[in-house]
Amino acid sequence: MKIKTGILALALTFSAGVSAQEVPLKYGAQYTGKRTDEAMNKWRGNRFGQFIHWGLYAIPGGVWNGKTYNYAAEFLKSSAKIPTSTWDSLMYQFNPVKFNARQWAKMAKQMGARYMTITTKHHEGFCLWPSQYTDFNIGNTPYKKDILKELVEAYNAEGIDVNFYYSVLDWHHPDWRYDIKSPEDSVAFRRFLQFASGQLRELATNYPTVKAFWFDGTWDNSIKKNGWWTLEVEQMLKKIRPGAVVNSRLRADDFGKRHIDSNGKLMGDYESGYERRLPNPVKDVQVTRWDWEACMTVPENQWGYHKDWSVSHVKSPLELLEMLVHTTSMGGNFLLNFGPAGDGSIRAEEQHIARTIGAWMQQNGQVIYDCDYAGWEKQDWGYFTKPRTGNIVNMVVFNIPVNGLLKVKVPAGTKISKATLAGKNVKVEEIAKDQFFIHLPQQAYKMPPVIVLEAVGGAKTNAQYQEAKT
Ligand SMILES: C[C@@H]1O/C(=N\OC(=O)Nc2ccccc2)[C@@H](O)[C@H](O)[C@@H]1O
Repeated sequence: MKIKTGILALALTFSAGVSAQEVPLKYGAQYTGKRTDEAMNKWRGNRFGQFIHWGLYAIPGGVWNGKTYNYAAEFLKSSAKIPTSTWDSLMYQFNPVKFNARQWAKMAKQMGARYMTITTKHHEGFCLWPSQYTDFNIGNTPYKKDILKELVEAYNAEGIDVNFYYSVLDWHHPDWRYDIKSPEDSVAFRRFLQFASGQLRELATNYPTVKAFWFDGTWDNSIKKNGWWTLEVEQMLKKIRPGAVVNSRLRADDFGKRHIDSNGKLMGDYESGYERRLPNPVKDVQVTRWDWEACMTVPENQWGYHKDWSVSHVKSPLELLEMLVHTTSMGGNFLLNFGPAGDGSIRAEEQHIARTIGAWMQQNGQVIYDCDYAGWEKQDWGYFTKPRTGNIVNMVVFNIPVNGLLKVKVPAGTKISKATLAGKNVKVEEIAKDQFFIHLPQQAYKMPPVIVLEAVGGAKTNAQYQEAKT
């Protein structure tokens, strides 16, 4: 009832032609604009993260009773219509003998990841930590040890921040409801929300170095009808862990609106809707006004380990590197997914990606870390990024023009005083008002070259360039 009334009120407001008054909200956005505290600045400056999807689904890896299911491997339970009791018994097989948290962390460090987001619990409900709120956890597997603790310690030891993915949707828990259609549903789901709050409290308390919470599994009506809980959780986590960063995907407002509240304001600390897709560098420039993160799979749609990657396109290291640069150029974070096998090994394709991207990041990480949207017009050859301070603008070139001339359109009155590639000057040619050619040395480029521009804004423009009077 409440939701319908709210939407009706909103519709009437707009239909009456009056200016759209803000709808009073209790559970909407708690602030507007980008957070500028140290914790958020660190989250933002990290720019490049490793997503890890690891759970019981990694054991069958998309194959059940000899049949391969091409849908996302972490959804095999539903794809293969496996009864919960059968699926849950996978817990007694979970013994990742090849798991080595320090090796994973070293690989992520070598790749250039500054943060890692781990699925503490995915939709299946299995917990990688010894939760006191359910027996369906790592402590009751042959492995026994607290995998989450091992990962947090190993990644932190490499200087990598650790963030927790948490699926509210929980196929294992008897009180989970997709919708609230009866008083019994309400009672059960209230118990479920207390369970989830308890798990989140223990995650925030028992792993004190956690920096952010990545919520998922919040798209069903049951959550939309409990927007109050989503705000309560965000506030609880930030009380236990001051500075914690929470994604928009957790949040629903008084009327069930998600990510963006009924007044058009972003909820949570950053927008997390870019999943396996990126904003368009021309049409979607508005995303530069808020913090956001894109998460990306290597195959077309596999987050958990799948035994057969031949069924869809597997992105190359260069494709993924371009996505990282594209994301940074629009002021976003890029979270690249790894799906370790059930035995704890990392597949060869993912190791190759880590090595290849890492080699480039070793030389060029300064155009990603602590960099942001430059505010310059997108050009065909690639992307601009800009460090937080100074008069530098970076050019990361993915499309080498036949004539070797990189066109740069600059904000009115800007002058390019110097351009260097790997520390060596390259020619800057002013070709029209606020337009330059940067001469790219002609050679075969196996990886994207980076040109660093020193730009001086507001200089007197060259009088001979007059706009045509058409
Ligand atoms: C990061 C991904 O997040 C998911 N889903 O994200 C969604 O936003 N799903 C969605 C999107 C639109 C409508 C309904 C669900 C999960 O189901 C998936 O296994 C993975 O963990």
